[in-house]
Amino acid sequence: MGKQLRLGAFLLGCGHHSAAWRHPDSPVERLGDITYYESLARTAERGKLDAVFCADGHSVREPESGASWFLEPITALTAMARATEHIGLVTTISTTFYTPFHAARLLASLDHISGGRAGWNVVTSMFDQEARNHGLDTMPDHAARYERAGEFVDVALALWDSWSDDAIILDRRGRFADATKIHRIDHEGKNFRVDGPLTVPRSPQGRPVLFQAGASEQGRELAARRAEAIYSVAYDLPSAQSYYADVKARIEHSGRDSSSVAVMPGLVTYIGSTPAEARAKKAELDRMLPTAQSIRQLSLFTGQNCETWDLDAPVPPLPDPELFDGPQGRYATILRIVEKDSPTVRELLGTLAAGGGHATMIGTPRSIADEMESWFVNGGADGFNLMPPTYPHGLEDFVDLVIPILQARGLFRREYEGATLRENLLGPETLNRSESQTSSSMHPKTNNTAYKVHRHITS
Ligand SMILES: Cc1cc2nc3c(=O)[nH]c(=O)nc-3n(CC(O)[C@H](O)[C@H](O)COP(=O)(O)O)c2cc1C
Repeated sequence: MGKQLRLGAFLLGCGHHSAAWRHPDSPVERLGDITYYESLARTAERGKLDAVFCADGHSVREPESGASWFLEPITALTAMARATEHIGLVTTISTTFYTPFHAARLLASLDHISGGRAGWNVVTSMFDQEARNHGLDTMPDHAARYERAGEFVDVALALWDSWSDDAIILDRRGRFADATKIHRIDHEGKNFRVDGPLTVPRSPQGRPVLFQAGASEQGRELAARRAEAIYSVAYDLPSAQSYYADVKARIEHSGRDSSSVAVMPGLVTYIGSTPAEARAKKAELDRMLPTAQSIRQLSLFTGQNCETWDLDAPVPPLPDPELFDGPQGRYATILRIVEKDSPTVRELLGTLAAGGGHATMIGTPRSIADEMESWFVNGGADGFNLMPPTYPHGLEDFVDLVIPILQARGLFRREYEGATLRENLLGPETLNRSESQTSSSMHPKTNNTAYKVHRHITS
């Protein structure tokens, strides 16, 4: 069996198209109902996906346009753990708003509860509105956020290693645990002071699987040093290839094996029995967008007055990026979408409203499997973070129609290979890390870090 795709489902409200909740069939009334998320996780598990993934944010934005957030993700994933048996459960935790002790404890608990299926999407958060819910006036600047994130992850890793694999004895004559196998970490750094050990004994994976999704220089460096899987953003294959090559080179440069880190770009799919049916699914959602608001946003993103544009005519020619002084990343994405797809204005708004610059594949199950395969074999992706425009239907279509084609081509598993998320995502030969392995393979530069990490034995 050759190399296989890694696939996760990015769970988000009624789907990734921002108008999905307005569709007459949408599950919008169930956003606070845990059985909704449990059934999505079961559908993803029926498709043998590696994981379900929950994003997270700490502020309410534009409540009239849809729910920003609803259930707290670790709480929801804990329920999903009880409703499933094999699938990984990846939560987002912000290194800006949590402390490493809290985060390590929550994740170790999720790993115990799920029998070794927990993952952590390490993010630094973005918005001042979020900062203002946590005692800050504004977000710390980008460099400070990433400096804290790097130290935060190192402390969490040390806390997970503070109990050896064989620390628990459970001898009813009077020895619950072997104190010589439970270590303080005595961390003193710029951002954190943590004695340890963790209050949660070592979990099935030892360390939950680390995911990272930062696109900046510092984000890529953190991913290169620590991530076991990376959520990336690319609209087309050339930009996916350029990100993939860059981040794999950085991983090698930091002394790790880049083939053991899965790069998973986001993927929005519209699936129909004919190309026309697939396009009609997108058009139906695009028509539900509140156009006045989306056009105002597009004017900001392009530096043009878009109010006079005909919604159903092709997007007019746009100026070169050098002549645009707004946010460059978003503008570059718009130029790529226009160049690749020649959309109408309404179609462009719809593409931006679903995933906003993530790969968008519209077609039959076969044509979508072909495109995915082409990204996979041409160095654009090791797998995908699926972002169905609608839940549950978009995920059901993918699982029922696209997965069997990928399986028939030998590109995707028919059964889970291992018991833990790490074994399934990174290969059954991947061991769940124990302390002795971490000192050489995961901490090549431990002694050079800027802060002190001592190990003491509690007695
Ligand atoms: C697929 C994906 C999911 C993300 N999920 C979150 C999230 O849930 N919460 C968050 O604050 N940031 C999220 N981000 C953003 C970041 O991981 C990162 O913090 C942000 O992009 C700023 O870092 P950068 O400047 O390195 O890009 C996500 C990004 C991607 C690509």
